[in-house]
Amino acid sequence: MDNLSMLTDLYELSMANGYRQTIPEEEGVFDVFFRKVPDDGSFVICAGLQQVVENLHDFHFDKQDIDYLRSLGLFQDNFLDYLAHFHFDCQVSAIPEGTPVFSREPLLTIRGPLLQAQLFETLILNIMNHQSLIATKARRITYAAGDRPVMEFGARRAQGASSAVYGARAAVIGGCTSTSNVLAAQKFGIPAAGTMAHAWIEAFPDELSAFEKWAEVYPDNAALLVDTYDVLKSGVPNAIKVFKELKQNGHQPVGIRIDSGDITQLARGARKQLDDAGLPEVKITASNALDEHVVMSLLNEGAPLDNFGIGENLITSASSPVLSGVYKLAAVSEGDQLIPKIKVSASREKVTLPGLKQAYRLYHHGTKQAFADVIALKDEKLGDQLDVVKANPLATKRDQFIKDFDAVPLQEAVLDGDNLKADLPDVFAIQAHSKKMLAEIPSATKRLVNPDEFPVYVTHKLDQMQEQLLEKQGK
Ligand SMILES: Nc1ncnc2c1ncn2[C@@H]1O[C@H](COP(=O)(O)OP(=O)(O)OP(=O)(O)O)[C@@H](O)[C@H]1O
Ligand SMILES: O=P(O)(O)OC[C@H]1O[C@H](OP(=O)(O)OP(=O)(O)O)[C@H](O)[C@@H]1O
Ligand SMILES: O=C(O)c1cccnc1
Repeated sequence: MDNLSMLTDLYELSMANGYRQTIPEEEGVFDVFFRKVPDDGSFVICAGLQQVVENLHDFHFDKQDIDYLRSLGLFQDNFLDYLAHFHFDCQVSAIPEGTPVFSREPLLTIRGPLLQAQLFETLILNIMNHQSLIATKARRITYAAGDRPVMEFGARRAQGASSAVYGARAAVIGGCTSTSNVLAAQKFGIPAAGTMAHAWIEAFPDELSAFEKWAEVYPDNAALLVDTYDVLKSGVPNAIKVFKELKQNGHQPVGIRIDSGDITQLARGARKQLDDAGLPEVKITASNALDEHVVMSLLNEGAPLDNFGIGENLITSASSPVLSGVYKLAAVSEGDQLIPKIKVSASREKVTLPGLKQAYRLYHHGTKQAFADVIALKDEKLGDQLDVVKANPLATKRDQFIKDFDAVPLQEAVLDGDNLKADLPDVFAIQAHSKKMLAEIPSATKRLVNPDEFPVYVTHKLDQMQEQLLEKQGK
């Protein structure tokens, strides 16, 4: 990735320069969290941590950056000098990528010199909001697809190159098995996959010779696009001729792809022809503006599909294209002490959670069945029994008493200055972690339509701290 240190909103630099002139020694704690889940889902799959870490680790300003910033005429020399000799001095802890996470939970917490931590807001949110959005969409789509592989096909429709590449990474975190995007495949060790476009078929005098030529070049990778002219009258019959020939020559035909029309009816007809021709092993791939709802609908109709290729609706999260994760100040230092802070808001929902915190997943004692999360102050001991309050201030019956649970902390230390404190697993290890964590939350939470809410609580201590700070502000 290019050096993205300049990818920031001007006000971050303005504030950082201001801190340098006024409270240069102050430390701050910021949390990343979101309030609303895309597509009315009940959770987000968090993603992007690796790129956050890489960028923070390599945070620096080149001479041309400093010259440009100087040219704005806004910043004092001592601040520009600070940036020119920037040394990352913060501590970062975060919830591992792939974890299903819920509204208000601190996905990432950064603690360090206020003027540094402030500077990272835009970049951290840019990375985490994008990748978490696409991983969340991919989870919905792969959930609908069940155990059928989903290939990510979106590079041509992604909003720019970086969204295509990092979107493909996020798609795998959310459960996709491969990508057609060669750069993403190379960069992240994702299997590169693909078939052919209609152009190949049109380039030859007829469909049969197009298929034959493909099979000559790729005898062991013949996945044929059968909908250029007529799926059932020409595409599939021609594919069958070529597959039979391939088999006679000792090769294994791969499959067909249907990219238009009523996919269920066409797949049924194609499956029958393939089976009747003694080719039950030939797989059927569907594509064409698919999303989780179309996939679900096709499978509910009993469409005999083996896998899916999905582009635009996945790579842009078209039905819900924004994850509004935020980066909020939770505490500042005063000498050796951390002073908790809140953002007061007219909307009770938007009042932030103060202090240095940890989120825990609560499991029924001795099981792997998670039933709630609780956000606590970091130095709080949870004990065997918990008096908690719903994190959503608008919830009715907010108080709850919880016992017989095992609590597992969600955030782990990731960076301490130059030191990397956690493993940064590859995308498929992240995908495996995600599947494991998904298996632990209730199925009603995972359905696509009107999912059950997974309860998120805050401890009484944290709730009281928030109340006291609100009172202090006269609220
Ligand atoms: N059986 C089905 N049930 C629900 N949706 C389907 C079914 N078959 C296809 N679809 C979806 O319906 C939409 C049809 O889109 P559209 O009308 O643009 O396709 P098309 O005209 O068949 O294809 P093209 O324009 O690419 O030739 C696509 O999103 C497709 O995935
Ligand atoms: O529909 P998506 O989920 O984005 O999947 C990728 C699409 O990209 C290709 O289409 P192409 O670019 O040739 O355009 P088309 O929509 O006209 O087929 C392919 O044939 C799929 O239809
Ligand atoms: O390989 C494919 O079939 C493919 C790749 C990108 C977009 N549509 C299809």
